[in-house]
Amino acid sequence: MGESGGPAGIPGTAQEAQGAQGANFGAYQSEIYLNGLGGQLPPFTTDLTALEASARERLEDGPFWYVAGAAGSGATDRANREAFDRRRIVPRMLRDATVRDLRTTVLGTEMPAPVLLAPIGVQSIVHPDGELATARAASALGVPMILSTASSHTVEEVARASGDGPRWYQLYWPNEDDVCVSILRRAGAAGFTTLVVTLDTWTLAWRPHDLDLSYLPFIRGVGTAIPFSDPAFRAGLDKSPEEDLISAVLRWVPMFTGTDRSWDRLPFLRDHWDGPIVLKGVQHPDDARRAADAGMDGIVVSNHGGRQVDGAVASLDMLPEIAEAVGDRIEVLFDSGVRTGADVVKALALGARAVLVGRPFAYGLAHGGEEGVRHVLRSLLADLDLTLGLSGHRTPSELSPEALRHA
Ligand SMILES: Cc1cc2nc3c(=O)[nH]c(=O)nc-3n(C[C@H](O)[C@H](O)[C@H](O)COP(=O)(O)O)c2cc1C
Ligand SMILES: O=C(O)C(=O)c1ccccc1
Repeated sequence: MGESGGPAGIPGTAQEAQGAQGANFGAYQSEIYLNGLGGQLPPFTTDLTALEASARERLEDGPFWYVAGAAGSGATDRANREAFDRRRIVPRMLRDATVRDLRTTVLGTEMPAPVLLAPIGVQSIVHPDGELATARAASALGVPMILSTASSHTVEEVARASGDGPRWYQLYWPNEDDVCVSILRRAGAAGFTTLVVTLDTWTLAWRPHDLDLSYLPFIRGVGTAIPFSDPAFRAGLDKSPEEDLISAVLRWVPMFTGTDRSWDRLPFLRDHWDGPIVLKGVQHPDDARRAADAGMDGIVVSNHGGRQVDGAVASLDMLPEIAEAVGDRIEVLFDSGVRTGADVVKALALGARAVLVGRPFAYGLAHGGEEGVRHVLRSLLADLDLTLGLSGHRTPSELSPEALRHA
């Protein structure tokens, strides 16, 4: 694994020593300075909190609001950020954190840092290469990408683009069992190992930006993907999605907005998936306990980036209670609002084993396809590496709530 696409290590620095261990993310900072001396600037900003504003200038209204938008008034989207801002890191000195090791293993997947790419549907909306570009960028760094059911490219194409990188698959759980089984079988056959089942989006929420533009993401580029390319799904259509897209959409939407899902149905997924299963969208400690009781392997503490229940609690505010509730019975991942290295440090300190990052990489994709995603990932990992070290920690496992204070 390690620093594909990056410098071999800047001579004479701690990063060079670290290169031997395979992390070496801080070297991206040195690379940027050195390239700058040669007149070459980074492809776009290294400030990931500024990407939304620059994406606004690059994308049409529909695509921009599809990514940037949130449910209702945007209260929960804002709350996610405010929850990070309310917590501050307390740096510790003279603890020899000059050489860091960010590597971790989550459910058997080795990763160079505790960061994954969140599942984002229909990525061709922001760049024609869509999920293929994201898969290539993630694979170059060894960072797991979680492929959405609503991908604009087929699971087989994305698998090929991932090369030898890790493969995680996100399921929107269709309420027709034969379609569900067919999708799972196909993802498994394509080499996906870990299943992430999203629970919080069994229907799309009230999203005024998309509504005002009549922008329904499903019909903007899922034509060739699962489920539209799935034999069991197509078997239920009179005409193929290529001939009659609207009818295909009208079959798909109610299929994943059905009501036939409950905790009792989790064994069905277990029966049809040969690997770890993670439930995404957990916000209450009781649901987290239930996931553990049901024999699930992990959860993602997430409110879908504030895109589902407007007025819902900030995801970060629920993390400590949930981590406490499940202890080490299951792996606890986190998302919603992660933008910087400091945010990752805060989420890890509050009990997450790793975080998922969503919109920032979608903006990277919009800015520059594969290279754009790679730049966003390298920036985030370098920032994380430096922030972890400068606050006095050598590894993510050294973090605990004691590293933080309330603002
Ligand atoms: C444009 C967009 C599309 C998304 N599509 C999916 C999806 O297909 N499946 C899923 O589980 N989550 C989806 N999500 C939610 C993300 O996986 C993740 O929970 C969220 O983006 C995290 O918040 P952040 O964007 O603030 O990092 C989507 C999010 C965005 C912004
Ligand atoms: O927009 C979303 O948040 C999302 O989850 C989704 C679901 C289906 C298609 C595209 C995106």
